Order: sequence, then structure tokens, then C-alpha cells
Amino acid sequence: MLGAAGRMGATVCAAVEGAADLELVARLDAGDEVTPQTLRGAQVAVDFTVPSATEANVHALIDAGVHAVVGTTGWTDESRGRVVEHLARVAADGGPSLGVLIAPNFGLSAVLAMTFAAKAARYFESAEVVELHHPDKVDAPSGTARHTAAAIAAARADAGLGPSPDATESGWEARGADVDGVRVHAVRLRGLVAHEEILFGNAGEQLVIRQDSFDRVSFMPGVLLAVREVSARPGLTVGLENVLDLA
Ligand SMILES: NC(=O)C1=CN([C@@H]2O[C@H](COP(=O)(O)OP(=O)(O)OC[C@H]3O[C@@H](n4cnc5c(N)ncnc54)[C@H](OP(=O)(O)O)[C@@H]3O)[C@@H](O)[C@H]2O)C=CC1
Ligand SMILES: O=C(O)C1=N[C@H](C(=O)O)C[C@H](O)C1
Repeated sequence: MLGAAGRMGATVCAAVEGAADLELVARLDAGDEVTPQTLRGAQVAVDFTVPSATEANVHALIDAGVHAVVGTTGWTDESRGRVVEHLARVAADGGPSLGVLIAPNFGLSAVLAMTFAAKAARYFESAEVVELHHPDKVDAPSGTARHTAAAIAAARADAGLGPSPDATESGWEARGADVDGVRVHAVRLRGLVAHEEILFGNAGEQLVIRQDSFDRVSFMPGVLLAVREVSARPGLTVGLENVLDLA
């Protein structure tokens, strides 16, 4: 477990220790090197660290011949592309066929909300995303909101829809972040864990899809499923929806 002392890391360690078919062999945190020695024979590593560290961790895991399950946010098309290239290079050099699974959200309610939103997107003129989190979160907007907005944008483009209507002439800073042309708003509030609302509008009607993770245990079935499945999926997989066959 990389990021073992963190909020997610500690919860994952407890979940792995509670699973009869899994064994927790190493707990690494900030300041620990990721090497075959520190990984202590691990077959799969789980990374819940920080956006600034996760890419280097994944490359170190590939070099160590260990499959990776990654929940940390901050990934871009470019950083994911470098992982694909690294995995291909290792395989071409006769190295192990490794799997890396990066998921912005392991919660079933969040994965389903994103899936439903992607399906709904083509039918609505307007779409916006609101993500709500605990105030100790370091990134904004959330990885889940970015993934959701990107899926909505792709569905709108497929359907030939243009931008959501918006006559705002000034005060753009109040309109949230622009993620692939979809406005994303971030709320930080003590007491919250992780929540998302996806709003769709047409003349005279609205659809709101909302999901709530009230406790980090909500992410554990998805994380454990990914740990069990990642070695059977060589290359890079992005999103738990692919493992759940929802994509
Ligand atoms: N995909 C999903 O389902 C979910 C994803 N997340 C994401 O997971 C990440 C972690 O979230 P959370 O657990 O709340 O954050 P925390 O800050 O609680 O935990 C991060 C941990 O990683 C440690 N760390 C920092 N740098 C390194 C490094 N180079 N190597 C190993 N460990 C390191 C930190 O140590 P220190 O504090 O000493 O710096 C800390 O213990 C975030 O990106 C968050 O958005 C969160 C929930 C669900
Ligand atoms: O930092 C968090 O807490 C969470 N991070 C992920 C994200 O940015 O989407 C997943 C979930 O929302 C919790």
C-alpha cells in the first residue's frame, strides 16, 4: 500500500487485512522509496498518495514488475500516455505483462452516476457538474468531476451538440472550471466526504443525478475488485466501469 498512513491508505490496509484471499505485505508512505526491496514481494500495489507523486510511483512499480491499482487524482492524457509507453516498452523487452488500473472513483454509486450521466448527456441542451468534498482535499475540481465532465463532453460531441447555452458577460470566475467545455463547480465543506451532482436541463425539465460517499468504506469493494482483477488486464485500464462491464 502506497500512501498507507493517509485517509484512503489506512482504510485500504484495513480492507485488505479483512479479506481472506489477500495479504498486506508492505505499507509505504511519504519518504519511502518504491523498490523491489520495500515492496517485499508484493504482486499488486495500491496507490492513494498525492497528485504530485502518483505518476513517479507507477513508473517505479512497473520497473519493479508489480501490477498497480491507482486511486490518486491528477492524471492527464499525457501522464497516462507515458504509462502506456512504459508498459509497452517493458513487454517489448520481454518483461512481464503488467496491468495498471487508474480509477478516479472506486465507489459503485459514483461509477454508476458517471455511467448514467454519459448516457443522458446527448439528450440535454445544458449540463453542469457540482462536486462536494471535505475541506482537506488538495485538488479541485475532483478527479471524478473531471472524468464525468469529459464523458459528458464526448457524448455531446458524438451527438453533434454545441456548447451549453450561457449568456454570462462578466463574472466568469463564478461559473466554475471549464473541463472540456463543461462547467464544473467545487464545494469544500467540513462534514462532507465525497459527493457529486450532475445537472442536465432542457426547456421545461431537469434531470439531476446525485451520488454520495458518506464513508470511505464505500470505495473498498471497488478497490478490492480492482486488486483481484488487475493482473488479468495487461496494459492501462482507466475507470472501474471497464472492470464492472458498464463501459
Ligand atoms: N479513486 C478513488 O475512489 C478515491 C480517490 N481519492 C484520491 O486519493 C488520493 C489520496 O486521498 P486521501 O487518502 O484523502 O489523502 P491523504 O492526504 O489522507 O493521504 C495521502 C497519503 O499519501 C502520503 N504520501 C505523500 N507523498 C507520498 C509518496 N511520494 N509516496 C507515498 N506516500 C505519499 C501522504 O503522506 P504525508 O501526509 O506525510 O504527505 C499521506 O499519508 C487523492 O488524490 C484523492 O483525491 C480519494 C478517495 C477515493
Ligand atoms: O479526495 C477525495 O476525498 C476524493 N477524491 C477522488 C476525486 O477527486 O474524485 C474520489 C472521491 O471523490 C474522493
